Amino acid sequence: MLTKLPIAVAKGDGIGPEIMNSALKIFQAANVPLEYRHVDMGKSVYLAGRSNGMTADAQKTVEKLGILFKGPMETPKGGGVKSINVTARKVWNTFANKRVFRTYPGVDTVFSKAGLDINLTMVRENIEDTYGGIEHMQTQDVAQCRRLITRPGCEQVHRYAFELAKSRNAKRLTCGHKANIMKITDGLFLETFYQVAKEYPTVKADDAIVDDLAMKLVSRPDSFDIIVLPNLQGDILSDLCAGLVGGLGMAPSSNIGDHVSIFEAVHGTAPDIAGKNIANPTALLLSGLMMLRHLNLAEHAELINQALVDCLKAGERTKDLTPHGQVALSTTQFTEAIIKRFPPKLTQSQIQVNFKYSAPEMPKDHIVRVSKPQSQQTVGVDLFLDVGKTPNEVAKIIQEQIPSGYKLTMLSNRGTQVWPTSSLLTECVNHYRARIECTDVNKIVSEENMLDVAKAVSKKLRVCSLEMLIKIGDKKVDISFKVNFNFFKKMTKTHREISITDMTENTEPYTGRVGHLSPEQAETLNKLKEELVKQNLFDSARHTDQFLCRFLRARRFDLAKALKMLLDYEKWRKEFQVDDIVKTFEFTEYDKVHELYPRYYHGVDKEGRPVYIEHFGKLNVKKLMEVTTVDRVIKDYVYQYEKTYHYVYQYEKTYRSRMPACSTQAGKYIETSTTILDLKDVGLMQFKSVYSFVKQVSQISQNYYPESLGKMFIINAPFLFSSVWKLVTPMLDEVTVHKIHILGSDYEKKLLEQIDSSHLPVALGGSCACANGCDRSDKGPWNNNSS
Ligand SMILES: NC(=O)C1=CN([C@@H]2O[C@H](COP(=O)(O)OP(=O)(O)OC[C@H]3O[C@@H](n4cnc5c(N)ncnc54)[C@H](OP(=O)(O)O)[C@@H]3O)[C@@H](O)[C@H]2O)C=CC1
Ligand SMILES: O=C(O)CCC(=O)C(=O)O
Repeated sequence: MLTKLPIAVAKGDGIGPEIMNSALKIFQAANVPLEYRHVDMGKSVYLAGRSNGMTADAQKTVEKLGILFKGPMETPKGGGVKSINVTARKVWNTFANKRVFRTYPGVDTVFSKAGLDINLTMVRENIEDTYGGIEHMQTQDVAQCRRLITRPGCEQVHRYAFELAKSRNAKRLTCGHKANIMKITDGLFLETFYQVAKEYPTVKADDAIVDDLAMKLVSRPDSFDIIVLPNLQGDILSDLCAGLVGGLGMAPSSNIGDHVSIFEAVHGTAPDIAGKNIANPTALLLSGLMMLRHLNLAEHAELINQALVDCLKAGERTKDLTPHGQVALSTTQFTEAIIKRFPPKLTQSQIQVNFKYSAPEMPKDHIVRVSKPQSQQTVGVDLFLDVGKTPNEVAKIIQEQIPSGYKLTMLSNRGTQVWPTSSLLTECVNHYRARIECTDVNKIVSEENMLDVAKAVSKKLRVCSLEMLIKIGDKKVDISFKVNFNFFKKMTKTHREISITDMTENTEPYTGRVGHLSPEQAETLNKLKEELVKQNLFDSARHTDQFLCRFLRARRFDLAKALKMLLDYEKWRKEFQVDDIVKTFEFTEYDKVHELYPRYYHGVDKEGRPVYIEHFGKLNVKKLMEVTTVDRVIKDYVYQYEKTYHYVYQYEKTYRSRMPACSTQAGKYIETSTTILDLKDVGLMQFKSVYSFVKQVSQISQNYYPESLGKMFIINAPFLFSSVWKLVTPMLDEVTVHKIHILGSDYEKKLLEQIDSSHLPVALGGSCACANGCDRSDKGPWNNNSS
């Protein structure tokens, strides 16, 4: 029978030896049945030439024993060797880093003073992310860090977090992430979280964007229980959480793996206080207690913890926890104070020991984790180029170089698209990404083909690196890779530009928008897509997530209703031959119609939305019907809507769709417009016919282009109209009501709050006077005449 369990101990650098001596002294005094095998790791080892910071003996011992009690180790900033701490976690695959932040009595914080107890656990993914340290200089001016997030890595850490939540009946398990920005990497982290969640129906799982999470942790720390985070975000937020409970001296951690586990404080070597005998050993001691519980020595752990609590309660504490002007204990005095408070049970070895631990068996070879294989297809290549020319110059060179059958589809610089559409305000550096795809999207190409493309380009430009563009999944599903694939378990495009379809318009309330979907909404979106696929109606070019979310929002995410609305739309689209309208419709009577019923897009508002204006003053429906028909007016409406909203329809090369052009200019996703309806000179007699005509025509937007209104200003509204409106508003939902502003003849100030004077026609109180009239200029970023 084992009487003492051997574990590896590395004292570390800086304050490491002082606090480790303290912890071991406490363990010794408590008769903890462990035997310590000291191993050489840390600064002295890498200074002696072993770049991984551990001797071969140290590695062997840790791998044999499976448990490392570790002090902090120093890592040089900037150049020099890699972090020994991080290397140890990665080498031994300790994939989950559990960090515990608790209020301790006698440790004053703003929260404890307010009577708020904190008990938070963070599970930090521990071996991936930017901590891979895969960094390169790409050009003389551009450094790059590759951030790898893997499905097996995510699954491992999430499963650990869910097991933890289940075992202690946690009130909540929250996944922190930045999947709104890092859609593929953090997107995978989040997607895997909800996949694993399905195996744990009793655990309440939710997620939060990490910046919002940081704010909430500071303002409502008691509302969280367990939080799982990617590596870097977990590193940063765990120091924040340490701050909530008294500082880094109070924050312990365990790095859990299948074979090796490492127990260490969250903090580092604290060089400013090293060698002064003032460091707080609590964080390391608490990490040691986590280790004891891990080894089934829970009774020892609880009794030592009780002695620690008694000390802190009595005001016996180190300098970091001592209020200014009061006497603090040194590290060694604090150690003695804890030991003095031990109950006889601990000092007299009266605790029954029943280890449930056996050292791990070494695997025979490396374990390789790969999820279920899926078909994979090369569809293009992203070339990263070291070139300090303008986007147009770069595009020209590439186009001259690439072989036939391939096309340059996009250039970006620092992740912002700069060709074919761009803003001149986007500054560039000498590092372009050129996306090259097959002209025939259905053609299957090989990686060799793509290397040939790279070779051809490299004759004129230095290629610093390249990424193959691949489509993963069932090849038979006919979806071009421009679709946002996040939803599709079957299909993932591994490299994707953060393009217009990825951005979320942030001028609106976020809810129900891509990047801000609740788990339930995301699931409804997936189901809607699955329904479309099932019915063979899914059109990857048109059915983007943003597009579908508009229908879902219009029906409050009621799947059945949104699907019906969408199917009605598809049916109408076919019957009304929308595709043909976009290609061939000519509004030959435009001039005459425009005289009677001017409506036009003109400029953008301060939030980047296109501004749409209609004047009803001259509208005489009878006269209008002499020069056109309702059907043709509707066709023109549809033509304009398509040009405005549907990004993929770029039939006329010189004319870009309005919303993408506005999005590019605004640098954020724009999907709604600001509408001005001018009722000037609309008499009461005329009102009824105008109203019923407009109602008829506007059915199109309500039914088929839902959620496209950002704001509406009804100006020059007669008194009676305002009164009617007051009666109508209680029947409309709150969001719609807030979008509509009814203004009388003194509307100018309000309009100018929303639209810059230079984008508002003189006739409406602005300063814009386009050469051939603002109502005919179609001024806007879509026409490159938005100045
Ligand atoms: N796992 C590990 O081994 C880690 C190693 N490091 C490494 O440690 C080195 C120093 O990193 P640094 O950024 O300064 O962060 P540290 O965590 O070492 O220290 C930050 C500050 O926190 C306070 N502090 C930390 N621990 C204690 C303690 N036990 N008792 C009292 N006060 C404490 C000190 O503040 P004050 O100014 O109030 O004295 C210290 O200056 C670096 O080389 C870094 O790479 C960093 C993090 C983790
Ligand atoms: O290893 C280091 O030097 C710092 C590591 C660190 O801050 C961490 O990831 O906990």
